[in-house]
Amino acid sequence: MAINSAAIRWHGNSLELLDQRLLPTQTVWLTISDSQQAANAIREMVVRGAPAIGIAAAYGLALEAQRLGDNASLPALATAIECLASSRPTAVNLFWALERLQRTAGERTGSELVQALIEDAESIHQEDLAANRRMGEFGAALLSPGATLYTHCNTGALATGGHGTALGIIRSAWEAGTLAGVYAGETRPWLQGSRLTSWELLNDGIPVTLVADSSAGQLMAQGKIDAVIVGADRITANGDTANKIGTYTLAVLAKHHGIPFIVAAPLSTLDSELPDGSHIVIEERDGSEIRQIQGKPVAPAHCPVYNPAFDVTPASLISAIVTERGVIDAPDTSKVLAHLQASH
Ligand SMILES: CSC[C@H]1O[C@H](OP(=O)(O)O)[C@H](O)[C@@H]1O
Repeated sequence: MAINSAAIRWHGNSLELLDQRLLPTQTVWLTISDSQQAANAIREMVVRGAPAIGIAAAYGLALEAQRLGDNASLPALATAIECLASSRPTAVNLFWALERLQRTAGERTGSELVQALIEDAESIHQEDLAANRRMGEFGAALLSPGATLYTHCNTGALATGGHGTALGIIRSAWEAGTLAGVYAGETRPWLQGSRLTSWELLNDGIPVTLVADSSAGQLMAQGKIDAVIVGADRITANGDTANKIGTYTLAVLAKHHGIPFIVAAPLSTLDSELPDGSHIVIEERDGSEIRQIQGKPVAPAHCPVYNPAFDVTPASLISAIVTERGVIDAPDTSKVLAHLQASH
């Protein structure tokens, strides 16, 4: 079946990904034909956002099985699985999707395996959109009428199977008439906030004000922010949360100012295998992302750079974790396992 979302177009047996590196000034769709191309698209952030990465990886593996045809089998897909798994290390959704498709594959081979993987990838895509809509309702109910929110990075339709996680709550609150507006942090160095979130919210007619990341503290001190709402790339068993670099800073500022700090993520982002955030592998990306802005050098070419793409926020700084199952409220935000088990 064909499934279209903001960043991912599946045509039943072929895949297109919106090149998010070029937004908002250019809309270019790339055709992805196999697992190697899917892995490259994830690594180079053509497609990004934890849930979208998982969906793209699932389609990438299904396409590889389709390419193998009668020779398709789980052993024959081992290299493709490793190639996809090595594309980016932090978003657990990538590994969750690959593990789910491997379970689906089982002993199937040939056309039976191809069809099973395609159908499972399609289900992952559709389930994510449904999860985001449920998350949106749960999260919007946490907000006071007329709330002004601060958000970081991009957690919208571009980062998921549609609607979004934190941005999905923002969309649901706007639809419910309870949202006054949003401050969006630009999110250096990759500028997901200024390039993607502002674009999504303006397209939806949702009041958004773009700010430099360094403005967040002053906005909170001025009493302009009613809640901070962010996404996640991996939430460990105790509620520690990996998200875009700068998230931890926002959590500390929110705590200092007594402002609710809300994390929104589907169950596919919960990692019951890791006991706490100290075990999360934090991706470090090329220094050119810091030394340049949109490819234009701004720092000396030989300047050393430290460029972690994520940081970890301890559960103690999180007011609520919102999933499609419901809300884990502080001080129980460490009770992720119980939440996961309740959802089965
Ligand atoms: C719902 S997206 C979750 C998460 O993914 C983003 O990272 P990236 O743009 O590097 O893939 C960001 O951390 C979002 O909060």
